[in-house]
Amino acid sequence: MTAEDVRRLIYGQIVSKAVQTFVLLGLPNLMRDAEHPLEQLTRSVGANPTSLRRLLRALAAFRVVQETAHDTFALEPLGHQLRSDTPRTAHPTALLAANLVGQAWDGMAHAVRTGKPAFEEITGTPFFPYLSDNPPLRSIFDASQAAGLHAELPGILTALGPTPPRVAVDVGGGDGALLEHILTHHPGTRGVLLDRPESREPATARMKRAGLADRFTFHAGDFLTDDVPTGDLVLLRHIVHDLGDDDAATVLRACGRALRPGGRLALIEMATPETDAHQDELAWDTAVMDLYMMCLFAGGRERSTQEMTELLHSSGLDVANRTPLPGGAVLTLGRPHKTEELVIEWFRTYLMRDHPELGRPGPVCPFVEPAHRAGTIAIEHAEDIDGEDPTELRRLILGTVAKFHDRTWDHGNKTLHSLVLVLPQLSRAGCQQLDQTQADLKPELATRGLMMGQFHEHCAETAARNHAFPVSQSPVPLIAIRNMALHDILFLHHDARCFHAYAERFGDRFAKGGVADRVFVQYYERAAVRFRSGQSGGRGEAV
Ligand SMILES: C[S@@+](CC[C@H](N)C(=O)[O-])C[C@H]1O[C@@H](n2cnc3c(N)ncnc32)[C@H](O)[C@@H]1O
Repeated sequence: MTAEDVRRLIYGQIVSKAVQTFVLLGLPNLMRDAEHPLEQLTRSVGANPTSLRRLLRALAAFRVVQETAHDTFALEPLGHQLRSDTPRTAHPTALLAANLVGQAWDGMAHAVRTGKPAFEEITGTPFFPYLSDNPPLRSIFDASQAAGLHAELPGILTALGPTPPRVAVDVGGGDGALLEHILTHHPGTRGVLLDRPESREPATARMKRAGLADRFTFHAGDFLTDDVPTGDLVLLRHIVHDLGDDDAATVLRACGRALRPGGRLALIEMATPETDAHQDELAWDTAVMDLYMMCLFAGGRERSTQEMTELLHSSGLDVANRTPLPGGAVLTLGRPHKTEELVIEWFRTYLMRDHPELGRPGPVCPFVEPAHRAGTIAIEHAEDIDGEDPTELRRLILGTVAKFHDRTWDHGNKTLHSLVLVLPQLSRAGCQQLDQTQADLKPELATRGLMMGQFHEHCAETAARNHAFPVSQSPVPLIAIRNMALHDILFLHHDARCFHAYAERFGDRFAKGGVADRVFVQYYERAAVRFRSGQSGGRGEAV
């Protein structure tokens, strides 16, 4: 390898600009068929004849066109791929490169220095919101995505297998190119597309043109905050590489929850080489895409198979199988972990461990490890409840409380008894309802000597000693019921009924000076002053 080889890499930008200019001038479409004299091309595009000759001769050197006779040019096979009317056309890709996307690549040094996307530095706006204010650029982007799909499509359909899904949900499905093919391939399948509102019109128009409108629903929403509509096949194509790990896990979890029993997630992304295999042709393609993402999206990046498996795993999904697709992408079929395994893993990796933001040393929940060892954590599931009906949710919780009460526990230490109810299908609204129901039931349960905690992905409850740390977030929604313990003053000191229930059980110990923890004593004494009349009242009712 010589300095000339590396100069070639540097001058790659000039090659790219030549191809972009060729497309910007409209020449690939103009030269669709036959050969064209320079003079005629010059007139059609309004160019300087000498400069156009130099461009076309350069493109001949790059094998995009051919000079068939002196000053007569025709497209080579590469040039035909730049026409806008070929199915796998690179025409929109060239237009994006010639537009703001290419400008963002120019800002790579900013991205590398700051870790922030150059696109936002240039426009002041993230990529997709920017496109929503620029419909022509959005159309070019959609066309580029649809063209890229063509090579992958046969492999995607094979990997998904012959069984038609009843409902296929394409999350971030853009203008519906992939879903159109799935619905055409499976005439009994219904399709739902979740994307930003501006995708409604192009996706609906596409489905109408294809005669699929009656089996298609567009769902305008934000996949980072909204529930994903339920289905038995959930598709995510080139979404996760736009996102950092936290956002990617949020979307993947939402997709996992959206799967009907037996359903599958199909994730289509590039796979970067694991460690040292950086030299093959696919490594080149994935490296280019990775830098593309770095310049455009906060946190966006290509991931290796191992990284993708870990991401899926931490989002509650197992890999069922993988199929390589042309161009370096891989289709990964995922299915939800068994929820019980997921919950136990969360116990092990979170609740039983120390956490730097907890505000105190020791595991997040000191009871879980001894209770797990003693075998006193019972886990039950309510599979079919979305949690949105408050009456149903309340009834379910009170039924679980009754089970906790009536259960025969093998172990004598009551503090370790706990009943966990896993609610895998709880929607986002259901999670909010769970927060409310927990707050409503808390005094009543405290009076019965019981504590109930709710945990879910969006839970805003904070740690007792660090109000900036949302301590009760779990990968799957659940509630835990246990007997009241000494430390529960931390959770029961600001409500009169709760405090009195607590004082009834533990007041003597405080009175006799038998509580060593200064924080417990402080909370107890303050609440005792505040609620000392002994009258029960609402939250915060001081005497
Ligand atoms: C890279 S494109 C992929 C489109 C399509 N899946 C494909 O394979 O061509 C990402 C898509 O996600 C959509 N998107 C980005 N952020 C979104 C969000 N927060 N909520 C919903 N859709 C979003 C964009 O509008 C765009 O259609």
